[in-house]
Formats: sequence, structure tokens, C-alpha cells
Amino acid sequence: MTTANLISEIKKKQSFLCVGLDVDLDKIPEFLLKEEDPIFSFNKAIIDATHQYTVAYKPNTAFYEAYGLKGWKALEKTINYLNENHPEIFTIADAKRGDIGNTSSRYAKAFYEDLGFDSITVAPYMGKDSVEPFLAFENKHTILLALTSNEGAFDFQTKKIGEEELYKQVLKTSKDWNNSENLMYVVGATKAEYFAEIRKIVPDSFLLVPGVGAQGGSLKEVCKYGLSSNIGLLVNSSRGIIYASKNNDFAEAAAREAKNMQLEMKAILNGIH
Ligand SMILES: O=C(O)c1cc(=O)[nH]c(=O)n1[C@@H]1O[C@H](COP(=O)(O)O)[C@@H](O)[C@H]1O
Repeated sequence: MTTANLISEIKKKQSFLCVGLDVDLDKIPEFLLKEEDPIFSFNKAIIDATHQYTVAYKPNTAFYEAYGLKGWKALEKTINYLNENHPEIFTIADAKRGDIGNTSSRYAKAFYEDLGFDSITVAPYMGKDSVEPFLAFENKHTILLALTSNEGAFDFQTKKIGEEELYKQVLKTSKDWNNSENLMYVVGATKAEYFAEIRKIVPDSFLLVPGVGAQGGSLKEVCKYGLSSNIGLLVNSSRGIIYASKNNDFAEAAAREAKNMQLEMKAILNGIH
């Protein structure tokens, strides 16, 4: 998907919501466990109930890998379902990959070509030659970890290396890599006070922002300095939406949560907040 297509979908839906499909069999309604593929059945119900409010879905691969081959099959069915029924929705494989170039190119092939995701999250730690193989794919997007939502972000990412914090160096350096127009960045919603600085370095890049909902980040605070002239934000909520209810009404409850977030986003985009 092109960035222009993503922006046009955001404007059409008045939403920059990303729903995280982090399926945990201990948390889904019990009646689904009798289904042949409970993970896919859960995802399908969530997608059917929420697609009108969201512009992106982000399965975190850990939640699928945890169930071995069955989990991978459910992930494949989920991405196929999205690509067949909602090709206008942006898909993110949250896999946090990155390795020597020769290996990264295999990861890129796996997620972009074999599974058909629009984007993948990538760790910057191994540097340029570990990220460029992901950037080489046209109309695919590499979402580089810049400043993450967890407490451990303060261990390295905010530490100064010389004059400047590491996360700033990640943003600045990566802008010079080949095909850097295919880069987006992860910035945690729990780090709202950093958005102004981040926007000085990457004024137009899309930022994937996890950490609202279960992790307590504030949508309003993120938007204050995070919004760009092209909106430039994808705000993710996983547990806050998909586990809004553990009962038979789980899909309706997820739809309600997603709709509430979409309405808040619409109000922000229209300057009401
Ligand atoms: O790359 C991510 O999506 C990510 C980066 C980050 O800094 N923090 C973060 O929470 N995530 C992911 O975003 C999702 C957040 O889930 P909830 O806290 O349930 O909304 C999980 O899949 C995390 O792995």
C-alpha cells in the first residue's frame, strides 16, 4: 500500500486507529475454544466488528508463534482474510526483526511477499545494512523502533551517546538510508512529552504509537505534538479493544471501544479537542 492510500483512508474514516490482534487463548471467550481454529475465529469476529472504525491491524507475531504451527496458520489466515476482504486497510506484522543483511532480506521476503503484510516492525540496533533489505521493497513500509513505550526505553534509547540521545540518532541516521521514504517509526504513547522533539527531526514521517489503553498513554497528549500536516499517526490499542469483554458479546464490546476511539480521533482532527 502507498502512503497516499493510507492517508486517504485515514481522511475517509476520520480515524488513525490501529487495532492490535494480540490473541491469547487464556483471554478469549471460552465458547470459541471449541472452534477448529479459535485464534482465527476470534480475529475474524474482531475484524468484522471493528473494520469501519480502524485503518490498520497489527498482529504481534509473538502471540501466534507461541502456539507453534497452529499459530502461524492462524496468522496466515488472518492476513489473507484482511487482504481479501479489506485491501484498503494497512497491515502491520509486529515482529521486531533485524539481522545481518543476508538474513534480513529473508525476513522481508517472509512478511512482505509470502504473508503479504504492508509493513513490519524492525529493531535498529544492528544498523543500516540490517534495515536496508526491508526498505528495498516498493510500497512496503519498515517501522523502525525509535522510542518504545516500555520502562526499559530509558536503559538505552534516551541515553546520550556523545551529544545526543540514542533515539534521536536513530531517527536522524536512518533518514539517510537507501529508500528511507519507506520508513515509519515506533514511538510509545507513554512518551508523549518527547513528540515535539521527535517531530523536529521527522516532521512528515508516520509514527506507529502503541501504549494507549492497557499501558495508560493518552491519545490527546500524543496528538498535541504528534500530528503532522498529513496526520502522520497510527495509534494502536490491543488489549483495550480486543478484550473489552470476555463474554459472548466480545465483538460488540470491541466495536464499542474502537468506535469511541474513532470518535475521539475525529474530534481531534476537527479541532474540537
Ligand atoms: O512495536 C510495537 O507495536 C510496540 C512497541 C512499543 O514500544 N510498545 C508496545 O507496546 N508495542 C506493541 O504494541 C502492542 C501494545 O498492546 P496493548 O498494550 O495491549 O495495547 C503490543 O503488541 C506490543 O508488543
